[in-house]
Amino acid sequence: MYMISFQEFPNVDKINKYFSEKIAVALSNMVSRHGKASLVVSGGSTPLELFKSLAKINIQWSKVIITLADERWVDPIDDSSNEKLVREYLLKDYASDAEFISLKNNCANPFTGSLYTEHALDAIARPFDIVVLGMGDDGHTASLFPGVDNLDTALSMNSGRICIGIRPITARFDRITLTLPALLNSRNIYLYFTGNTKLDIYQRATQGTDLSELPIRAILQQNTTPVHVYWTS
Ligand SMILES: O=C1O[C@H](COP(=O)(O)O)[C@@H](O)[C@H](O)[C@H]1O
Repeated sequence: MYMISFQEFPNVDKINKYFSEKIAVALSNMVSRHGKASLVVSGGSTPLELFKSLAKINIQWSKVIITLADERWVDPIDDSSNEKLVREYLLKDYASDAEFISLKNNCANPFTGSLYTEHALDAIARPFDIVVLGMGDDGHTASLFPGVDNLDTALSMNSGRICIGIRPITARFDRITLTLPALLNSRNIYLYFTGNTKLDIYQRATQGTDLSELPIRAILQQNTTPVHVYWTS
């Protein structure tokens, strides 16, 4: 049986308030228990207001370490950079005290760059405390994109890889993404998306078995890590 819970909200403001408070409480609890906490976030447009709300909550952010589930292989000051969004929306206000680990480095491409990023990510204890994922209209999550030639490696539970380079067919930019085993090595995964188009994709993804068609299936159809889905139309 899969470990999915689905919660519908009246609007995005309600999700952002509820979700930011939930993340803050979970991080605070982990800091009280272990002296530190980790948060893995996604980029794209959906979580920006969530980031703003979260950054305004006063917890011990200096004990929190943040990274991304995926990144476009662009300069971190490029408007398409997920890191840029995190710096502009999340590492602000109280959350400016948090430590951030970048997925991007100076390598020419994410295929070699990912080997160095894996070392950078050693700074974060496992399991991650919280992973926040989004979902694209093509059924990708993080940068696990449909139809890419190395998707099998990205989804393999035995590859030994934490992150790898991806060249999407359905989107711009080479990417770096956390692999499936890295994402699942989390106490809780939250999947946040909005709108009826994505709801249809989500519903299709809870059935069927083709991971290459809808890679989000790999997150939904597993029984090791709880997945909490937050949605509003
Ligand atoms: O390209 C990406 O897309 C997904 C979904 O983004 P959204 O704009 O539709 O919310 C995102 O989760 C991922 O981190 C990002 O790199």
